[in-house]
Amino acid sequence: MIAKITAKSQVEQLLDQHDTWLFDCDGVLWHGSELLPHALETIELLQKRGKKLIFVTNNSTKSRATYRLKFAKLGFDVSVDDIFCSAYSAAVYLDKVINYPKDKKVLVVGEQGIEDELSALGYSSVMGSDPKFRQDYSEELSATVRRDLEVGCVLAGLDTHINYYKLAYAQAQLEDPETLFLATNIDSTYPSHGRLFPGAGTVIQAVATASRRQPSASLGKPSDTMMDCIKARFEFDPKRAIMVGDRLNTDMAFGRRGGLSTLLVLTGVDTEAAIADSDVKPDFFASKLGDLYELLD
Ligand SMILES: O=C(O)[C@H](O)[C@H](O)COP(=O)(O)O
Ligand SMILES: [Mg+2]
Repeated sequence: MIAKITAKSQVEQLLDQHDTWLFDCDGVLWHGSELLPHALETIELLQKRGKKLIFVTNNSTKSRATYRLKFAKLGFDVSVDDIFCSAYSAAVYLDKVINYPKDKKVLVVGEQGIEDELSALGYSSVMGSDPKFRQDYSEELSATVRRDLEVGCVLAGLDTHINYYKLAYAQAQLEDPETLFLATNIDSTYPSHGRLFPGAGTVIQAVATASRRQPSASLGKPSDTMMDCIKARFEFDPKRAIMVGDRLNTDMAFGRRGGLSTLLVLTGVDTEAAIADSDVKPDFFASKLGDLYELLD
């Protein structure tokens, strides 16, 4: 039976039963740069209660270091070591899981976050946030689309500056079946300003359609790579840990696969009605994260 959190006693029980709290970000803590109601107060309350908080976002547009600045700007006291993003888990996958050679480049369909996390592990990337690729397509430009022999991998994620030239360039790299095609995450939509926008999955499927190839791996939630990154840094008992998120097929699936409890909040992508149709059911759900703070008040 999935319990909706509506009473103080339920919140106290969640606090008693869980020492480690993993939080998704977009749609749970904020929409873009707008804090969700009492999200900050809830995080501060858990910190005061001595809970271990870990932040796990599929958003690959920022590095962990840049995310820490966003957290600080919004009033959160969070260490960069407690932040995990899909750009980081993708860089770790290249470095530690497949030992991608450092003398090969990565073509990035995405933003600065991916470039920064790749560079931190010694990889050089092309395209990404390079202004040279942020221009209107033209016949002259089409002549520059070519296979870059130094590129051995296309890594795609959320790119709010996507355009035809970038898609054509990524497609050209993927003509070689030896070139790896990886995704930072699968999220089809991105919650911002109270509505849904196209997410990383939308961008990635545009590249997939053009290249007639699907990514061989997606490195954000619910992938094991992301959980392995966290467990490599923190020892915690999954039975006394809980994953709080807004998306059933990433956050709740991630928590379930990791053996954690799961709490779905309805301030992002998924609704209460979506739970009934979902293969992955949360253990708990709440209208918003801030309910935990408000119910204890
Ligand atoms: O499109 C995306 O990349 C995602 O919707 C978005 O960034 C998810 O971030 P999260 O909810 O995992 O913080
Ligand atoms: Mg989210």
